[in-house]
Amino acid sequence: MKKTAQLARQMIKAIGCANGLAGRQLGCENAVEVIKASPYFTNVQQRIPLEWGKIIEEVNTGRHASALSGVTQTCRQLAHETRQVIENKDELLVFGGDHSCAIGTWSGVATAMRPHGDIGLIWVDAHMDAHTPDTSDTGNIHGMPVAHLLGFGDKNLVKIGDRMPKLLPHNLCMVGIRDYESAEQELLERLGVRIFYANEVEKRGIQDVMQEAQYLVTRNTIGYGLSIDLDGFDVSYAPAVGTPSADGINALEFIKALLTIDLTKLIATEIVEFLPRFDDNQRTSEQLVSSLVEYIYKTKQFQINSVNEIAARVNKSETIQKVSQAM
Ligand SMILES: NC(=[NH2+])NCCC[C@H](N)C(=O)O
Repeated sequence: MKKTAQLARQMIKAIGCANGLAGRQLGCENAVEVIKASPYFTNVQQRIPLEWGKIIEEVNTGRHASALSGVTQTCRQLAHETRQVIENKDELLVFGGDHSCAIGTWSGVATAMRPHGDIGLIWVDAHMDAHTPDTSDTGNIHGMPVAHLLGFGDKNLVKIGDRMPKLLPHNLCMVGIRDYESAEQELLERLGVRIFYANEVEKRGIQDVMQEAQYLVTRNTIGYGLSIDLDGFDVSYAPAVGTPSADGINALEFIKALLTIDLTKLIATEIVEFLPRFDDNQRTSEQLVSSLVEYIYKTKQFQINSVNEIAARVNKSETIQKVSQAM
């Protein structure tokens, strides 16, 4: 049987990364404390086995290009944590922070999984986040994590965790993309990364797209991760972001789509770019973050229970067969 990452992961460990200096606007550094105190999230916590682990505070060496050294130190700490959670065989859930934290999250996960195989990643976002320091106009490192995970860009960021690229291009899918610059598009297209642009999502529906993405990221891997940038969704579902982009994914359709994909091979989830001070009076974005966690992990648990139950029945009938053959 093909090996999968469906190890008996029981506890969901939530790791926080309170970083925001690599974003266009400050404020994502407050997301973790807001989620932790959120009544919506507290409700969710009563329905799934979730425990908070470490909250990493970012190292401040300045903004834009001067943030590089700080981001490197922050991501190193985060990678250390995520690696440990995976090696302890817990479920991993990371709350950012701006999206530069993805370098830490997935470097740790890839390093922990390396002895078993490569990891896949579904990147849900309005942006490609695939600049290197050389191609970025803004110098904001939240626009660069994908390039670094693929092994391009700043040497120190690229070698967090082990020395290998953390992701291979054919194991990465990007979903909902609609706001990008040509240098990052050229890099990803040249490498053959599968990009489901927003117009393809619009045409086919998010369910169809997520099903294909899940197939692609599990085809050659031990399991996959989900990196969810809130700005991938339409602003009516996620107003609290620093780099909004019109015509995003319908969040309700996305949650419904999640119920139809195989989550048993999901190794870790990351939710980023929540900028609490931009939320509306209904706290729409805070509610979305809570719902995403609830549906992902309830569905995953349900799917694993079903698989286990079927396996137990097969075992039982094989035993019965053996006994009756022996008689
Ligand atoms: N994680 C994000 N919100 N990224 C937005 C990046 C925007 C733009 N492409 C830049 O590099 O500055």
